[in-house]
Amino acid sequence: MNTLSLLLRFPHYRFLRKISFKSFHSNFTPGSLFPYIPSFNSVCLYCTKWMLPASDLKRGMCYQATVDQQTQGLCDKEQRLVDKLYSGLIKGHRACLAEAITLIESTQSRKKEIAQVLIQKVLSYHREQEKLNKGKPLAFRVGLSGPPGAGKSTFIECFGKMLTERGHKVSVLAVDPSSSTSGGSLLGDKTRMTELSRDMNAYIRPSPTRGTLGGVTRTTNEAILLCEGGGYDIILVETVGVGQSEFAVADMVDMFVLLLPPAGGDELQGIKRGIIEMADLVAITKADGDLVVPARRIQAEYVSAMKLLRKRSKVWRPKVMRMSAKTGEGISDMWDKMTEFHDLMLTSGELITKRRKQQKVWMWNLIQENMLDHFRSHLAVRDKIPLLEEKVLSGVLAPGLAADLLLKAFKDRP
Ligand SMILES: Nc1nc2c(ncn2[C@@H]2O[C@H](COP(=O)(O)OP(=O)(O)OP(=O)(O)O)[C@@H](O)[C@H]2O)c(=O)[nH]1
Repeated sequence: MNTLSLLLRFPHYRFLRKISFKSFHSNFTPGSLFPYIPSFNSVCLYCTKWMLPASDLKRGMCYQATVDQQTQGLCDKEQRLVDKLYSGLIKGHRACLAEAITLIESTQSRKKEIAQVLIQKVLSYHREQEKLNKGKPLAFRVGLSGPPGAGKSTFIECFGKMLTERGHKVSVLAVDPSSSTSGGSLLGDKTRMTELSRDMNAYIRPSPTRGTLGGVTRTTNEAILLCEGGGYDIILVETVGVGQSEFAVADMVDMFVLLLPPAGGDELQGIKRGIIEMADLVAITKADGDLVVPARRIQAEYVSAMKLLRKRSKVWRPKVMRMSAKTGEGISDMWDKMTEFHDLMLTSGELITKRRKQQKVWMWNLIQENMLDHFRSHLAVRDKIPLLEEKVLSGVLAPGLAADLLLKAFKDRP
């Protein structure tokens, strides 16, 4: 494939090449090659995975050079840390997995760079393992969302235990967008899943965000990869169903499951219609005792409502089920449905296509987030923001004009 056809087939490649070229000619150290896209290495890393499947040579141009530069940029101590975490991780040592996730969550730029080297190694390992697995993904990624009190943690405790008893290794990543503002983690608190957190085949980890949705995407996506590298074959990503984080989670998993309590319309008001459309499976929780009747009613309502939704898959229609984590009823059936989904998606090829699309979404999310950071901190813009924001707030200046002024300042000064 020549360069022209590459550019036509993968227009983003051109953009990345530009950045790559510019960066190689900058005065930055290899470790900080990409001043305005600190996560470029991961962008490059993941995009090359889907972008250039047919050409190792072309892949090398962008990706290998970057990785080599990055690796060479590590001092001995940093290299030893990467080697220690990598070998511990793939041997399944939980302490190494925990330390590796802490590293990817770091906001320090040097640590972020070291983390990318580690992620790169883990990804290479993934590729090898997937090849050995005849191209089948190493793990089943499931997103779980629902309003506060829906019964998510009780379900995960019961469901996770059932899976570990069946020989699976389960990792629970709890995405909590509130953790960065409240200072504490609402989800992922181990006391919420006491038994599962003691299970040696389960790993529970809150995934604190960096205060942005991009933060959710980045750290959680990378944590998923690390957990898979650590041998966890079922990754449950839990998020509280209020806000935007569930959309981010739906974009990084193979299957998205919505847990809804058998409650009236008022209690479910916080649930956005959009998120119901994302669900591959809706589970009505707490279907036991007095709640069986309302659970049946809600189930019937959702069955009718979901018939009206646009079909997202050729092989799967979203299902609505009932279950009780208290009695355990319906939990095994849910897993059967989930594996049915996984098998159908895998054999039809939709799963692989979905994952590839997710990689692309992820890449652009990262670019957007980093570009915005760069914009906000740009010398020509930084000082103007408070004043222009104030003028927009007081109605003196139209938002469009304020945006134009800032963008002009940004573009005019290198
Ligand atoms: N009857 C019944 N109660 C349940 C069941 N599952 C959870 N509950 C109760 O529902 C309440 C909320 O359960 P959690 O599992 O903490 O719900 P959550 O969705 O994790 O809640 P947040 O942590 O606030 O997001 C608790 O009082 C549980 O005991 C169930 O299957 N049956």
